[in-house]
Amino acid sequence: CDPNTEIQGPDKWCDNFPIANGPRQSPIDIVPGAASFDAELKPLNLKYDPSTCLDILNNGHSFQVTFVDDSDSSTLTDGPITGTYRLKQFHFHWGASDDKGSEHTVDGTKYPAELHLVHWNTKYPSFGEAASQPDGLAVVGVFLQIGAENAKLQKLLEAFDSIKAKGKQTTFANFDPATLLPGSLDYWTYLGSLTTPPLLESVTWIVCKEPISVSSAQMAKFRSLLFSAEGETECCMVDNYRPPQPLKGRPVRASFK
Ligand SMILES: O=S(=O)(O)/C=C/c1cc(Br)ccc1O
Ligand SMILES: [Zn+2]
Repeated sequence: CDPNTEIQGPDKWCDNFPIANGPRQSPIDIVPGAASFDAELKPLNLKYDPSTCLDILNNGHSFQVTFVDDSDSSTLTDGPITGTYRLKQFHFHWGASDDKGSEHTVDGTKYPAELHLVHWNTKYPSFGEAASQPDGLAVVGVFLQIGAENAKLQKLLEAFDSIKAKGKQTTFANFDPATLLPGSLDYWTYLGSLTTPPLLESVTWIVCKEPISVSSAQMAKFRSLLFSAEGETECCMVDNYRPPQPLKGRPVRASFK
């Protein structure tokens, strides 16, 4: 079951979402040599409250952990943004094999997976409202590279049996997403979009330079999830990444030298 034929793959999104060919689409290939160090960029200030963790869901194109976002309990401030952005959810993108899977690439290098922590600007009343504004969202991206088993991922992987099929959801409490962040929060930043339909051009992307580790065995667990719902022909959830999109003249800034 090839998801790029069975379901609307990235090449066909422009049919229903013409913004797919817009001026600030994501992901992109990050070329460190072409990024400009900006001394005015502040360090990221991520303050997450594990008690705001709500549930884990297979939404048919990834699995996501959703957070209570009715107060400033889990927030992103500073970095390239102004104001306060609230954590809404995090999810991952990965490949069918360890040689691909990330959405952003670095000098053309693909990582086996990429974590996205999705935040929305509290100057707007809700995620939905924010998602339609040019400064509405801020997504922190973290690359995963094959190495030692990452114990911080285990709690997520243990929940997979309960969310194997599309639409399955289960309670998921007291998870601290800060445990998934790399030691260094050096980052690249640029203006882009959601990487899945509706591809809205409302995201300030913040991509960490340092990856976190994941073992090959743990990646195999990611690939045991299904795009398909119960009762449908089983279709493994793999290659749920959009390839890099044209930069179209956008500057990419680095928070580090
Ligand atoms: O892969 S991302 O660009 O982080 C997509 C994020 C995203 C988050 C929500 Br919440 C809803 C739709 C979306 O497409
Ligand atoms: Zn994503």
